[in-house]
Amino acid sequence: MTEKALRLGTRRSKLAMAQSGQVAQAVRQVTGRAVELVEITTYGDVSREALAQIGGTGVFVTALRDALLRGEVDFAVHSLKDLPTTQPEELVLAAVPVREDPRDVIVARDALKFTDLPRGARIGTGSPRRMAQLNAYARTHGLDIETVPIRGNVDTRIGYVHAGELDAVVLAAAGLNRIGRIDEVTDFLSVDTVLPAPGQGALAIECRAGNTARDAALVAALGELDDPFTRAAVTAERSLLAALEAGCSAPVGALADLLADGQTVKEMRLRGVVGTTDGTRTVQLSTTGPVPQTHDRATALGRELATEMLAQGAAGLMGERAH
Ligand SMILES: NCc1[nH]cc(CCC(=O)O)c1CC(=O)O
Repeated sequence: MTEKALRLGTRRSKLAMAQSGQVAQAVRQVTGRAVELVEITTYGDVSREALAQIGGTGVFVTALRDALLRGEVDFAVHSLKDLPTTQPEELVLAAVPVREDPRDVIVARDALKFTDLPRGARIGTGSPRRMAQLNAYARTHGLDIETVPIRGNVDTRIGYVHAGELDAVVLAAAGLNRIGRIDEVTDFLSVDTVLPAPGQGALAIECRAGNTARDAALVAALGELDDPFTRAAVTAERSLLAALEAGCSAPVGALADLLADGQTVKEMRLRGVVGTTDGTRTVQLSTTGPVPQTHDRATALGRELATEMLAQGAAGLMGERAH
């Protein structure tokens, strides 16, 4: 008997289709099986206004997860940074593939770099995390910029710059890479200036936990695409976010990376930041330890840093909690 094609549930957006398409190709390679994309349309895809009302990007994740639980699709691909830190027990992150460039970037008019933006420049971002860190940098380095809240997909956001409405917009390098628009970046922001969102640049491949033999076989097969270092890093970053009791729209940046001595990986460093969106107050800390070899160790690393950040007043800088 020939096996049926694996069904990959995906949103219809350009970014979702691009990353699902790339993962589908990798899954065909490791499993030797056919993979078909099944488009899941949500209310949030149809109406932009509806999106804010029905609770932000979490609705997309929920729609894909519902399709998984109903057995309509076999697996789904999410941007890890959009995934809530709570994991439904019927589902499992079967793989976290190698992370792409985690940095934020700007797309500015006239090929401008961030630090060359003129006085009064208007820089668009809907992210409290990006606002907080850009404004903090501007304050301490004598830059005079105004962060302007914007919404919309990548095309819409870059459109504000081409239309002359904004001097620059901030986006994630990984998203632009995946949709083939990385050439439009005018400046890659150092992570010393702007720490990315927890999980930024990484994907999560989610499927049903192995309650049936078929599901268990799929969990194992998708596991081939897992990168243990990326998984340890994003587990620590997301644990930090969870321990701060912050959601994906909170002004929290986090990045775990490996410190190497030549070719030998020595330790993992985890950096975290929380700040008010006006950039007046930030708590930024870092910790370094052995590369966590288990999920529990990676989780502990994030929790420990969060405890230190909370002791320095991080909770007071986060404003309203996102749930
Ligand atoms: N919040 C939207 C979002 N979710 C995932 C990405 C792409 C980057 C990634 O996968 O980490 C983006 C776009 C952006 O922030 O520019």
